[in-house]
Amino acid sequence: MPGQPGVAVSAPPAISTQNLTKRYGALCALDSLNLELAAGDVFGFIGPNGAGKSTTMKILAGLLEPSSGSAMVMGKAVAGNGDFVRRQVGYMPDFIGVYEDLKVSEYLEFFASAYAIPRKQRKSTVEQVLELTDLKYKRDALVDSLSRGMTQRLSLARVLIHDPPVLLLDEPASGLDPRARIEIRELLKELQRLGKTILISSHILSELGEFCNKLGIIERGKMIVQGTVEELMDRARAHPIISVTIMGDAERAIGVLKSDGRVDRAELAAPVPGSMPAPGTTTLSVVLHDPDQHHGFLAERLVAGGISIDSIHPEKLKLEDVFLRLTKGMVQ
Ligand SMILES: Nc1ncnc2c1ncn2[C@@H]1O[C@H](COP(=O)(O)OP(=O)(O)OP(=O)(O)O)[C@@H](O)[C@H]1O
Repeated sequence: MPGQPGVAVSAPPAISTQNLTKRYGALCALDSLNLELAAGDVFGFIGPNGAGKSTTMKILAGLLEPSSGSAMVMGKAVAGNGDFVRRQVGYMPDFIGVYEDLKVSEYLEFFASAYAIPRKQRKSTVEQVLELTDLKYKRDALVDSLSRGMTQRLSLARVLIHDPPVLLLDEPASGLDPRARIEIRELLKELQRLGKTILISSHILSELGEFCNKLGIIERGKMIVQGTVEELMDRARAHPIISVTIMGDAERAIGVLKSDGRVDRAELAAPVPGSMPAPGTTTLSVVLHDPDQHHGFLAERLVAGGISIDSIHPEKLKLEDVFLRLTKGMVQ
């Protein structure tokens, strides 16, 4: 029973959506999205342009009304609780807008006053977020004079002003050079350490895989796969790929492998960027029907078929491969 002494009451999810849908005329921008983030989760929301990521964030921030379904933040419905949601959520849109003749510190003080932070505390609050985002040395610079990387850090500083537990970050690393990307990533890790719940979008998986504990891919408004990083890895491990490098006739080798009932698939492997195959060799990708079957028999079959083997080994799973495999055939 909630509230009874000695009985643990589980906290509501920090973010949850049920069948969240947004239509623009005939276009379904978001199609029955179900999402759940516990406090402290960092959810990587991956999808190409136009997939529905910004739409989701705007609805969660209370800036857009869904066509149907519901969204909750920190246990309360977004609809009808605007003030509560604005205090719980820091929403960083993909563009900051134009602020002519405004210094970095003035910009942040403006937002501090908008969030009704008492005048006495404003300066120290602004100093704290400048420190956290490593922008102290830019406090007197004009907002319009900042580089893209600094602008993104300032955008993050702005959403941290009222210290919200939930952050919605729309492509914070887009348009940044590699160094600025690393700086943003470090900053996000710091926010994760501070216990923030973060929904962060990107169209690049490798940007998010490293520090998110949950990931989801959205395409044309539909979530195709989602889960914890471990769950997704486990699902992909259920169908391990064995990399077989042979010398000689690849088509014949594929024929030999496919003639064995234990082999589910045998095909030419996709080329690995940046690596050159040894001359005269071809690498094949092989999937077995039974994931627990040892791959040793493949060598026997190839040798019996007169095919020379260079190497046989199970592929190491990278997160990118996992997603490619899990979304194969589903993404058009
Ligand atoms: N106000 C609007 N009127 C009509 N269609 C819209 C509107 N806003 C968004 N859309 C459409 O809804 C779909 C989802 O857009 P959304 O901005 O959520 O995608 P996204 O995944 O954030 O893409 P991006 O990476 O480009 O920001 C797109 O097809 C977009 O064109």
